[in-house]
Amino acid sequence: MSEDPVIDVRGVSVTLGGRPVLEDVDFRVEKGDFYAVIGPNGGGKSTLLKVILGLIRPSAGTVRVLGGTPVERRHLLGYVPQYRTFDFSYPVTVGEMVLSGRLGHIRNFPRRYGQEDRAAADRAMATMGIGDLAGQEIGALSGGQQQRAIIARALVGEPEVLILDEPTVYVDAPTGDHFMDLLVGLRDEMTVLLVTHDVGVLSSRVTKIACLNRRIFTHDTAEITGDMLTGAYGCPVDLIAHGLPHRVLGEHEGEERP
Ligand SMILES: Nc1ncnc2c1ncn2[C@@H]1O[C@H](COP(=O)(O)OP(=O)(O)OP(=O)(O)O)[C@@H](O)[C@H]1O
Repeated sequence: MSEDPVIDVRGVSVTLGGRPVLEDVDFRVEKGDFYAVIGPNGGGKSTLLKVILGLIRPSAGTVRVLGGTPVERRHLLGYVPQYRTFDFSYPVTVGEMVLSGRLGHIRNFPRRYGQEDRAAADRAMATMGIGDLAGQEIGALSGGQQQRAIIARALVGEPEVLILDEPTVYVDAPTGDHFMDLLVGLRDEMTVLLVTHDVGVLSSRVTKIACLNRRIFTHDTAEITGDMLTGAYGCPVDLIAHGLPHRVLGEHEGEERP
């Protein structure tokens, strides 16, 4: 018998500010998947992640994560929010920021980090290649280094599922490629779900891709089909692999390209 899905979203609809943002979304992630959700701006990608994390409650449908509700299973999820949501002006070191990802695991009060927590932080920083930056203030790092620290902070809780919102958005193409390779390296230990605009970094790495634009278009393979893209983007989209630009939006009817 096959295992239950790690993430099981059924018939989910979400309305925000009086507007439908997700409509009747069915979406399943299996153990060991490296699953990417792509789609246009405002298509509901971040909202879907927040529903899976239990941060937004759907108006219809059900969400199961690792056999429980999202809130029951949140301690088993590592979440990397969009880079722009972080405030790097706080005077903390990279090591302290990464270590703070262990707080949810500490049961004793007052909360104090133990040896195990510090060892987990060292491992997470080593995985993301920032072990040598542990003592530096987070605000003094480059955007790419900060992004690595954010991911290390999500890894430090040793999650079963790692959920990332646009992990490559502020990094250059070679760094984005390198990030994706790092994430692929995590697949033996955890299931990975990410949303991205950066279609170019995906194709050879992910196991499955879905397109989301209020409704979801899935194919259960790593293939991006024309139907998925046309369905999600509402217009033809051409992909240019192995080069720049990664994605070119086709012309809408009656519209001319500048
Ligand atoms: N708290 C909120 N209140 C009202 N509307 C919201 C709220 N959060 C998101 N929305 C709206 O829901 C829609 C989907 O937003 P969401 O952030 O999920 O899209 P996205 O696909 O992640 O977009 P992007 O690629 O631009 O990050 C947008 O139209 C957004 O304005």
